[in-house]
Amino acid sequence: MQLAMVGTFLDSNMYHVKDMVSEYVVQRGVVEKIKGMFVGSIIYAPLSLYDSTTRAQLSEAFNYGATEVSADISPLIMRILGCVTGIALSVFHVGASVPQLLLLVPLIAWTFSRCDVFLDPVSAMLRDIRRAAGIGQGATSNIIADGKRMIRLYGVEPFFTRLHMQEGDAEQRIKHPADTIDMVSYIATSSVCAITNLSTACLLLLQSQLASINISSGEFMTYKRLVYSLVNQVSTAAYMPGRLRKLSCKMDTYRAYTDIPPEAPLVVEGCRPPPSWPQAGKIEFCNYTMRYRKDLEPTLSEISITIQPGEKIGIVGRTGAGKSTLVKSLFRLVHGTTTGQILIDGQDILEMGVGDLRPRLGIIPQESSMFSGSLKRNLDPLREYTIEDMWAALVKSGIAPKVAPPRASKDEPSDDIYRLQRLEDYNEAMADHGRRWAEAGWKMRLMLLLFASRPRKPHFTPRKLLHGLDRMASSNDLAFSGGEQQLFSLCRVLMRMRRVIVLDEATADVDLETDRHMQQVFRDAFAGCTVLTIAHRLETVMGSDRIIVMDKGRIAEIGTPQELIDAGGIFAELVSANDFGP
Ligand SMILES: Nc1ncnc2c1ncn2[C@@H]1O[C@H](COP(=O)(O)OP(=O)(O)OP(=O)(O)O)[C@@H](O)[C@H]1O
Repeated sequence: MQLAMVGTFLDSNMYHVKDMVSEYVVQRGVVEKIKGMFVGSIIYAPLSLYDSTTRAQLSEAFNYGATEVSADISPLIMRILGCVTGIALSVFHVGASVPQLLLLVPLIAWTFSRCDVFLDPVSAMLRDIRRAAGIGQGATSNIIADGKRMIRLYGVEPFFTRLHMQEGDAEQRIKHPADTIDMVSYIATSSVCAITNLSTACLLLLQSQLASINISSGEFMTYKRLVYSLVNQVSTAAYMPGRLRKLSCKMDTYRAYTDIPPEAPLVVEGCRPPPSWPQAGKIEFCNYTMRYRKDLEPTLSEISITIQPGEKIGIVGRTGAGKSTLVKSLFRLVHGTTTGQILIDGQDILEMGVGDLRPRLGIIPQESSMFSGSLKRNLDPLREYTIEDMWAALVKSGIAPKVAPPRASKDEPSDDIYRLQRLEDYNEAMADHGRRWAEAGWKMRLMLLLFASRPRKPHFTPRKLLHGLDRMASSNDLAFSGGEQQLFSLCRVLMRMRRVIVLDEATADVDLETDRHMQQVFRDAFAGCTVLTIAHRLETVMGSDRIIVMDKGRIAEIGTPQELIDAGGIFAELVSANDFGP
């Protein structure tokens, strides 16, 4: 009896120790690694993955994949650990008190495993159907979110409402049987537990009667508890293979995302450019041919051209001529088969790592977008620049009035700038605190917790917080028009000046006046840079040193604007269609 009491004491306390240890080990050792695998694999995947994968699938992989798998793994590993220690402890103190009860263990385990064997295939089948049909992945809601404006414009709300309801019905049709299976499984387990507990209690009473031993109600309850704990542990162990099978199925689904080969290495040792590369900005395409897929015709064919340092090149051509593909090739954003070379200042960019290439070039892309976060983080996500740098870029680009705090009125003397500065200081201090916490070991965290003084948040009225660089933006922010978002992209380029700059329809979404202002900014700020400008609006490229005319993936014409007009080719046609000259 004493041994049983010791066992019970150990049992109840070991759980807490085991939970603490396993939580730490599992969280740090397994869950973090799995999350890293998911995020790393998707974030370094070739862009073609984003072309061929729906938003719903990607969001499922990003949001649920890592979380769901790790959320399953973590408790499962803890359960296995708990099971092993629990069974050992139960066997120890049941064996010490009522050894003959141990004979029941194989029988209980067999009974539970039978329940699992019968029920698991049915629930696995339901899971497979659900996955194969894409049920529960919110496909329709994503379509509705993506196409909300088109749905309104075409007045097809009833159709999409019906579609969404049908998706919900399909989910319910699968969910009900799955819930029923879970319930049957639960009832079977509880029944086996209840029957085992009842019969062992009867056995105990019978044994004490036959042996004429008087056991007190307290002792009886302790025995009962021991047996109950043993049955529970054995039932958990018997279900483990089934749970592992389920987890392995889930892992198989998500393995599609963790096994994606990365687009290209970030760094190729032995082929690294010097830190100051590119110093001059000379670009050479040497017989460069590119196709998006092996089975497709080349999108760019035999491109050969040398662009001198500091030259301003305009790239024009009809829709689908290959203009964007040409500049994307400079950033190695196209993934397919390529032949030939692209040299920047003598270095073959197709050989080097993309981590050495992309950050050294500047671009204002065709589709500028805002990220969710403050304007300050939108401009400088890596926290490389000062507030003064940001304001200088905002002023130069012309977007500053949209961002700047309102001027103080006579009645309300304002110290907005000062307040914003204080808020920025606070945010920086908190971010710094967070970074130190994330990088610290447990001893340092303890020190930070006990002794580090946390920055005190300044008090503001919410109105004040809505202005300036602390204003929040989001990826679908309608507060900034397409043109304004392009001006933010211009700010980013102005802050991180590079020797080679690509303007891919950088002024497509702005009015003529803003376009002219931006052209002036480009001329002033990028005077010493090599600039490649893609534009449909011919006025944008008329000031270029040379113009490349693309046609069906080839360079059809090249020369100064005047030379091309005089030659009377495609460019001359485009100019006469636009009705203006250089
Ligand atoms: N990811 C891709 N996979 C397959 N083909 C592609 C891909 N991206 C572009 N293409 C094809 O390559 C061709 C050139 O496209 P590109 O975007 O370079 O043309 P563009 O001249 O920039 O057109 P636009 O003026 O409309 O922007 C097009 O026929 C297009 O369909």
